[in-house]
Amino acid sequence: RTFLCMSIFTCCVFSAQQADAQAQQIELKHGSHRIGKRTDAVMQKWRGYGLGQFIHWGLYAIPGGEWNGKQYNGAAEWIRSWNGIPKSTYDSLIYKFNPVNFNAEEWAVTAKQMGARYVTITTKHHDGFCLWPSKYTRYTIANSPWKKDIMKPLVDAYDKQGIDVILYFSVMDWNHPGWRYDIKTKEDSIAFEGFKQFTRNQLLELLTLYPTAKGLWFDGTWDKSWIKQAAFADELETEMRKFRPGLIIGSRFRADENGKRHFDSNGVLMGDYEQGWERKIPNKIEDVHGNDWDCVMTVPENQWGYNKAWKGHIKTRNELLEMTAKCVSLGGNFVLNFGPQGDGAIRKEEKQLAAQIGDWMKTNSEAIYNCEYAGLEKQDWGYFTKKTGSDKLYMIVFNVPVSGALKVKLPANTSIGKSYLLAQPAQLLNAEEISGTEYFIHLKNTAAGNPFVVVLEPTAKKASGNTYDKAKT
Ligand SMILES: C[C@@H]1O/C(=N\OC(=O)Nc2ccccc2)[C@@H](O)[C@H](O)[C@@H]1O
Repeated sequence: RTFLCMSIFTCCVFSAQQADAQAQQIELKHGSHRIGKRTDAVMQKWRGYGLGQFIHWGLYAIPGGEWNGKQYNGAAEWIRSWNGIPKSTYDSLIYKFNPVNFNAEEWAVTAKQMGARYVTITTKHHDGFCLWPSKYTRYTIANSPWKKDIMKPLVDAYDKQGIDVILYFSVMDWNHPGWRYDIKTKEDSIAFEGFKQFTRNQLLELLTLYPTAKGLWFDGTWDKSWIKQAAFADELETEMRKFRPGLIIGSRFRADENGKRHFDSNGVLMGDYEQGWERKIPNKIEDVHGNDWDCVMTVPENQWGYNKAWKGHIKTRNELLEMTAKCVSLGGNFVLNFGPQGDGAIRKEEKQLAAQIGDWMKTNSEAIYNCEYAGLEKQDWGYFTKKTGSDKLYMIVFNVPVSGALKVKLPANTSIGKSYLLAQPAQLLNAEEISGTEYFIHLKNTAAGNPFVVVLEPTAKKASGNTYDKAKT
């Protein structure tokens, strides 16, 4: 009887909570479209990219974080906002943009060698300078000494390397007379209406000119002026998706009618994936709420555009590999930023990193590409990934224990069929069962100088039936 009362009580509590949660769901006209995790081919491919490249390039690469010998201590691509350089002086950098060492092929080959499978490229950053010959403003590459479209050769070069292109677009546009941080007056409202049409025109122009682009990466959408455009942005997102079926748009594009961004007022993800992981990585699977996501990361602490003085901590290859492994182990992708110089060349430190990462990926990319969260308890030695559509498990090892034994905890009905180093598949490793669900994978060589991958091929485990190991507490 007690059990029955308890279960009735539990059901009442549960349904009350459920009802309460339902009750808290508010009616939204411009919230998430709640399509859930996309299962179409374009998004499934995106989900499995693993590693990407970000490119921040534009007029800001000319000063490179410095003006008249003085260093700007913010992010180099924000130098126009610094009072150390007059706005008009910055804006006239358009007449100096002549990247004689720009070589789209070289950029794409560098990304290919790194093992990047997608690239996000700035078409227009906050300063409003367009790397394509937009017909909706004069502030474009067409009116620079370079004259020629930059985006077309880049899209073609990356497509040729089999690297999918995502177009970065900053809604905030410091150059456009209609841009406003907030809408306070009638004049603001009239000016911003013109700005909204300009934005729509440029986005449809980009989708028309570069039809192979798989997505749009929106930025500069945090100010009140844009947050107040829930209806317009919602309609524009729908229009772009209709214009380019399969287009990938993240959670940073629009706010709901209550001004909620990334997640609407009911806590539901906006767009196709979470775009909030900028220079930060989730720590546990609960942090990603079952959504698709990627992390975009700078090599220095916070420089996206080229900065002459790479100050502070510059991330090493092993740090970046560990970030990549951690992202994939939690079901996301890792996107590493490159900030090419004003002359169009990629700086040597970035070229070196791309080659070092690529060198590791050559042997180990099987543990990164088309892999997902393995659902296993995190261990100190590193990160688990699981091949999508298969039971194959990968252990990406960064910290070899002094015992040389890598602990693995599996579900009760699973044991280890075989385990081996990805780099030496013929050499089987000894998997010792230390309890019903725990194993030690014994490494033969514990003097690893580089991160490495152990492959686990799990098999079903017949239930042993005995309970000797169940502690009587
Ligand atoms: C990828 C980066 O994206 C940005 N900003 O991202 C943000 O998320 N900014 C932000 C975050 C929280 C509050 C306000 C702005 C840009 O400002 C930056 O230059 C770079 O392009």
